[in-house]
Amino acid sequence: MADTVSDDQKFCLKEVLDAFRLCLSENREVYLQHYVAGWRGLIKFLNTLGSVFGFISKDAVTKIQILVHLLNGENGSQYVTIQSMVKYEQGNELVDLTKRGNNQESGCRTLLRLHRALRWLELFLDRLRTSSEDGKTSVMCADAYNESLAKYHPWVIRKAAGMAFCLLPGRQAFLEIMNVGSSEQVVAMLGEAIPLISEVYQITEVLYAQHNMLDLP
Ligand SMILES: CCCCCCCC/C=C\CCCCCCCC(=O)N[C@@H](COP(=O)(O)O)[C@H](O)/C=C/CCCCCCCCCCCCC
Repeated sequence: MADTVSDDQKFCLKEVLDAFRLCLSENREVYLQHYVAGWRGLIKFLNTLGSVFGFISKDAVTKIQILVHLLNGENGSQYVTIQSMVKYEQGNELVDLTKRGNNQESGCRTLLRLHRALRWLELFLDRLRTSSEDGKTSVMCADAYNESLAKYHPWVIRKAAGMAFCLLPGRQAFLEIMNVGSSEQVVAMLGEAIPLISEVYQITEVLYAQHNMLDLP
C-alpha cells in the first residue's frame, strides 16, 4: 500500500539534530533560519500524532510563519541571528516591552514563545532518553510541561494540553516515529541532540535576560 505521508513530511530526528547543530555560529550566535528549521522538523512529529494536537501545531506554525516572514522581508538581513534581531528590534523600538501595543508580532516576542517551548522540549527529551522501557510518555510530557511552559499558559490551555498528553503513544511507538532505528540508536541520537538544544536555549535565555526581555507581553 502506498505511504500516505510523503518523505518531506515524515519526521526525522536526524534532521532536527542537524538543524540545531547548524544553529550555532563559531562565536555562539544563533542562526534564526536554522532555529526555524529545527521547529519545522519538530512540528512534523506533532502532525503524526493526530488532530488532538492540532491546536498546538497551529500555534507553533503561526509563530514560525511570523519569523519566516521577517527573515524573508525587506529587513531580512537584520534577522540573520537572534542576536542581530534583538539589537535591531530593540534599537528601532519594534518590541512591546510592558504591554501589548503596535508590535504584537515582533520577532523578539514571537521567538520568546518558542524559546519557552524549547525548555519543555529539552526536559521532555531528557526524560524520554533516561526512562525505562515501560516509562509513560504522557507523564514525562506533563512533568516537563508543568516544570516549564505551564506557568505561561492560562487554565484553559493547561487543561487542553493535559488532555492531549494523555493521548500520546507509548514510549516504544514514540521512539519508532523518530525514524532513527533501534531504541538504542534513538537514545544515542537523543544524547547528541539534547546538549545542542540546551546550548541554544541557554544562549537565548542569557541574551533575553541581558535585554530584560524574558517577560515580553
Ligand atoms: C524529538 C522529537 C520528539 C518530540 C517531538 C515534540 C514535537 C513538539 C513540537 C512542537 C511543540 C509545540 C510548541 C508549542 C509552542 C507553544 C508556544 C506558546 O506557548 N504559545 C502560547 C502563547 O502564545 P501567545 O498567545 O502569547 O501568542 C499559546 O497560547 C499556546 C497555544 C497552544 C498550546 C500550547 C501547548 C504547548 C504544549 C507543549 C507540548 C507539546 C506536546 C507534544 C507532544 C510530543
